[in-house]
This record gives sequence, structure tokens and C-alpha cells, in this order.
Amino acid sequence: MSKLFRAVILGPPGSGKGTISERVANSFGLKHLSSGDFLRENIAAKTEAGVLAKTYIEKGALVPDHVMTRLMLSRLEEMTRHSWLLDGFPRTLAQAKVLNSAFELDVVISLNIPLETLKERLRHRWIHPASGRVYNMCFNPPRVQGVDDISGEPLIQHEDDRPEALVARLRHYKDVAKPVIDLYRAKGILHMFSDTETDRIWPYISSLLSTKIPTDLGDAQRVRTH
Ligand SMILES: Nc1ncnc2c1ncn2[C@@H]1O[C@H](COP(=O)(O)OP(=O)(O)OP(=O)(O)O)[C@@H](O)[C@H]1O
Ligand SMILES: Nc1nc2c(ncn2[C@@H]2O[C@H](COP(=O)(O)OP(=O)(O)O)[C@@H](O)[C@H]2O)c(=O)[nH]1
Repeated sequence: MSKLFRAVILGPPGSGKGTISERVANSFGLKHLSSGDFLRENIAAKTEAGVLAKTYIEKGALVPDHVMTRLMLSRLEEMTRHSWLLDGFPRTLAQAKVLNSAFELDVVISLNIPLETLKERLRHRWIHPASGRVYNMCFNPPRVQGVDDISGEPLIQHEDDRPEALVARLRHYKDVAKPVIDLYRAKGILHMFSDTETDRIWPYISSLLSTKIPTDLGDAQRVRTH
């Protein structure tokens, strides 16, 4: 069977993980698994993990590591025949250690975006909860304000995307993410990207992945759209 490709994208809230993950999925045919979207699916489906996770998310807390790792690894076990990009997981060192014991990662992308840029982006972020599709009134606005382009359903804003909520989230993110970033740097698979614009970062990520993703990924998986 052709070699599969496993990657993770790390970054603080608003750094562009979802935006870049969608471009990676479209350009390279990797499956994009977002922990936030997967949690929302489980919450909507009222699964046991979803019901439990909801109680933490509503308090603005992280979902406990053992719940998160069990949920994500069982989903990854269903994807063993696919190359994938994880977004939002692992978020803690404990999660990273469990993931590393189950899968060998090829690339970890870490986005390093200035605080003021994050604040500005999140102020204008609108989301279609059911699909996780992300919009921005300045960067990629929906065709009709407040309405998802595909479903026509209403868009929402995350309560904790407000600037005053963001500083605390960012401080917590930095504390929790640092050991994860250090771990993957020590493994020699970390690639850091810093800029204020996704469109300036994207060419570098795209060329990095072009060199790393096996050419025999298989036509079905490797759909080059540009
Ligand atoms: N890997 C994880 N470990 C623990 N909790 C998680 C994890 N991923 C998501 N969550 C929980 O789900 C919530 C929603 O996740 P999601 O990724 O959509 O948004 P976020 O992390 O708050 O911000 P952003 O998407 O802007 O980075 C998080 O705030 C957190 O409570
Ligand atoms: N102005 C601007 N907004 C961006 C850029 N990249 C992403 N965004 C928007 O910023 C917000 C955060 O991006 P998102 O991909 O959700 O980041 P995540 O929280 O790391 O997943 C969303 O509204 C995006 O549409 C950019 O380069 N410039």
C-alpha cells in the first residue's frame, strides 16, 4: 500500500488553522480532521463523549485529555487508509504523547501570528456551526452577510472570540502549546510559519507539503487543484 502522510497543524485561536487546513485538504487530498468540528458533531449527535465535552466547552475549559484522546484516536482508527491533517489536536503534551504512540507524524506545522492580528481576525470571524465553515467579513465574507454560502443557514460568532476573552485564551494556549511545540521540534518535524497574512504563508506551506507528501499517494487521494 502506498505510504500515507500524517500531519498536524498547531496555532492559537484565529491563527488560520482551519483556513489553511481547508486549502491543504483541497490541494493535496488529505483528510482534514478538526477536533473542534468533531466535538461539535458529537455534541449535536448527543454521543456520550459529546454530552461530556459540552459541559467543559460551555465553561470555556479544555475537554479532559482522556476524553479527547479516546474520541480522536477512535476516529483516526477509522481513517487508517487515509493521509490526514489534524487541526486542534493534539493540544496538550499528554495528548501529543498518546498520538505519537499510535501514529508516526511526518510534519507538524506551527503558526505564529501576532496578538493584534488574532484579535482583528476573530472580531470579524463568522462560523456555520453545523459544517465548521469559517468566514471573515474582511478576508472571506459570505455572499450574503450572516448566511452560510452552502446551506443558507445562519452564521454565528463564538462568544469567546470577543477581544476581552481572547487574551486569557491566548495565555492559556501558550502555556499548554509550548511543550507540544518543543516535543515536535526535538523530533525534527516542526515547521514554524510567522506572518500576518495567510495568503503569504500559504505558498511556503504548499511547497513544504509538495516536497513531503509521497508522490505515490494515489490519484484518488492526491487531487491537485492548482
Ligand atoms: N484537543 C483538544 N483538547 C481539549 N479540548 C479541545 C480540543 N480541541 C477542542 N477542544 C475544546 O473544544 C472547543 C472548541 O474548539 P475549537 O478548536 O473549535 O475552538 P478553539 O480551540 O476555542 O479556538 P480556535 O478554533 O479559534 O483555535 C475548545 O475551546 C476546547 O474547549
Ligand atoms: N484578515 C484576514 N483574516 C484571515 C486570514 N486568514 C484567516 N482569516 C480569518 O481569520 C479567522 C480565523 O481563521 P481560522 O482559520 O478560523 O483560524 P483558527 O482559529 O486557527 O482555525 C477566520 O475568520 C478566517 O476567515 C488572513 O490572512 N487575513
